[in-house]
Amino acid sequence: MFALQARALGQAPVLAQPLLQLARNYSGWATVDPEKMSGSAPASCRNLVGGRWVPSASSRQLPDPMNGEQFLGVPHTQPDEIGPFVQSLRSVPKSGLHNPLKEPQRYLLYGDVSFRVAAEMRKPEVEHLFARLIQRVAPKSLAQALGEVRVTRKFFENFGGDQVRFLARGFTNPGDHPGQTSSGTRWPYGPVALITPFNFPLEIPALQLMGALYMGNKPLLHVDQRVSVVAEQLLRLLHHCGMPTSDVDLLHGPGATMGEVIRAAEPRSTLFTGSQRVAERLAVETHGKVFLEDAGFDWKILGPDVRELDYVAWQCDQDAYACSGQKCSAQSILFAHSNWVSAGLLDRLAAAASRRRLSDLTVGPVLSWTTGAILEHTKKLLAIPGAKLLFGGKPLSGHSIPEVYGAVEPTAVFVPLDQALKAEHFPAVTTEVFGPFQVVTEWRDDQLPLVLSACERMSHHLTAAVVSNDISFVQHVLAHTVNGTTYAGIRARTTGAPQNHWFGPAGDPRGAGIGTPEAIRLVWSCHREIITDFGPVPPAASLVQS
Ligand SMILES: NC(=O)c1ccc[n+]([C@@H]2O[C@H](COP(=O)([O-])OP(=O)(O)OC[C@H]3O[C@@H](n4cnc5c(N)ncnc54)[C@H](O)[C@@H]3O)[C@@H](O)[C@H]2O)c1
Repeated sequence: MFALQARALGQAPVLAQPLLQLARNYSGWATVDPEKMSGSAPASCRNLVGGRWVPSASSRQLPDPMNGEQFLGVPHTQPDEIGPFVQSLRSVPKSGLHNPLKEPQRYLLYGDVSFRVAAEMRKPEVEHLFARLIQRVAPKSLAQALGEVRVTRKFFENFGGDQVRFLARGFTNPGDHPGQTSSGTRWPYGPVALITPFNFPLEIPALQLMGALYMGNKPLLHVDQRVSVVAEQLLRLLHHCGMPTSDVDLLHGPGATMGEVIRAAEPRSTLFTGSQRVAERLAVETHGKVFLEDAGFDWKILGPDVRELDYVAWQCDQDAYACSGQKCSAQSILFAHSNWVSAGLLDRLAAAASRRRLSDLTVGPVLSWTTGAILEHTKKLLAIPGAKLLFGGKPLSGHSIPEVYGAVEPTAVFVPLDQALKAEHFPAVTTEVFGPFQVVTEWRDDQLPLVLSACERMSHHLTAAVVSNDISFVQHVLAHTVNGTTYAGIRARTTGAPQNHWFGPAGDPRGAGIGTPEAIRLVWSCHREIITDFGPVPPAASLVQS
């Protein structure tokens, strides 16, 4: 924590001795040291294609999100350099690298690789490496960064041993006559693409990448250039743990270059996690061969039954502002029943938000919205009749976060429900601000239909929370809404994408999932029915034409 405080103040990091020792012992596979990356000693990355680590013609020097120093050089791969990536994908058969009938031993190989990766990640120095590397490129509190590493480790633990083989489990049905059987199998797509954003630099690439590999595909991985150093270290760890080096390609660089590879190589399927804008573009460019995890405008409804006030206020603060609101599952709008408002929920929420500090990264840089853009959006919402600033609405002070990134206090704008629903206000009220920002509104007993109509009119349905222990209320809300990951009960939250439950949107046939066996099977394999019919054949005299 001491090191974090020093960095937040723009000083050279000073480490407590035990952490220093941990950070120097990365078993030989890591090529960056998150404690040392700095303007005077920048880290660097390489592309991976056809089993070889290679540079690109030019590199992009990225600013440290905490102080603007150019601390990381990343291949700035251009469209005229994509040939090897295209060729690598094109060389993969549609039947994949393995399938239930081809090289089934590779299912076991990946069970073994997963077991070893999990064991490595359990080592304190490896956990520390990934947590600190995440913090350096996508600043978040140590607890949040460690949480990301631990979810990833547990995912690998879940798929050790025979669990990869079991992912490809099929079924059989008896046929119509002797010798005939039909069997449903999970088949790979073969060459696939995987594109992930900046906010979970380890967890999202790791969980989706492994799903792709487990099911027999060869993925080309592209992660947002600002954080792709983390995925590169993951791949180096996977190689160390026995993954064949040619099983995955990694393309660092601008998203547009990845778009060019997809156009030229035509992967059989693409999993995209990121903004709605790029998602819709890829859907058109791939002729629909995509699975999408895109924008999250996530709602929480506080029901009429007030209880556990402190806990619910704490959870509201966590959901809206942890990771500086840069979770796709972050609480974007809070529908608070007036009983909660009368009980003082909003004051407690304000008090919790006010305890967030840059020094421990409980609030920090915003990577995809500038300060100006967030404050402009705040102003726009405050112009709605009856709207008011509950707290925040100011830039962070006393920092050296570069201007390309945002730095604002945790912010909440209250908008009256009837105004929020008006056609002229609804699009602005339901715009996803990927930062420490939320809209709050209040509803009375007779206004539940209005709340549900707001949920119905939203365009994306990722996460949601129904905070109530009133079973009738909860069932009514659940029955009339669709969000893919919905928490219900007094402890309901909007955030939480662990390895033990499905996470993904609903209400869109392109919607993907992440993490669980069901998500992996859905996204990374298709159904193939094989009907075996070996005879005996009936006598010729019995054959009738029809
Ligand atoms: N639904 C989910 O599970 C989930 C998870 C995390 C983030 N998100 C969403 O991601 C968004 C935040 O990320 P962002 O705004 O940085 O996303 P973004 O769409 O700008 O970038 C995401 C990825 O797409 C790549 N990319 C950009 N243009 C491309 C192109 N033309 N072709 C191919 N790839 C391209 C980028 O390099 C990056 O790797 C938010 O909307 C958030 O809700 C969703």
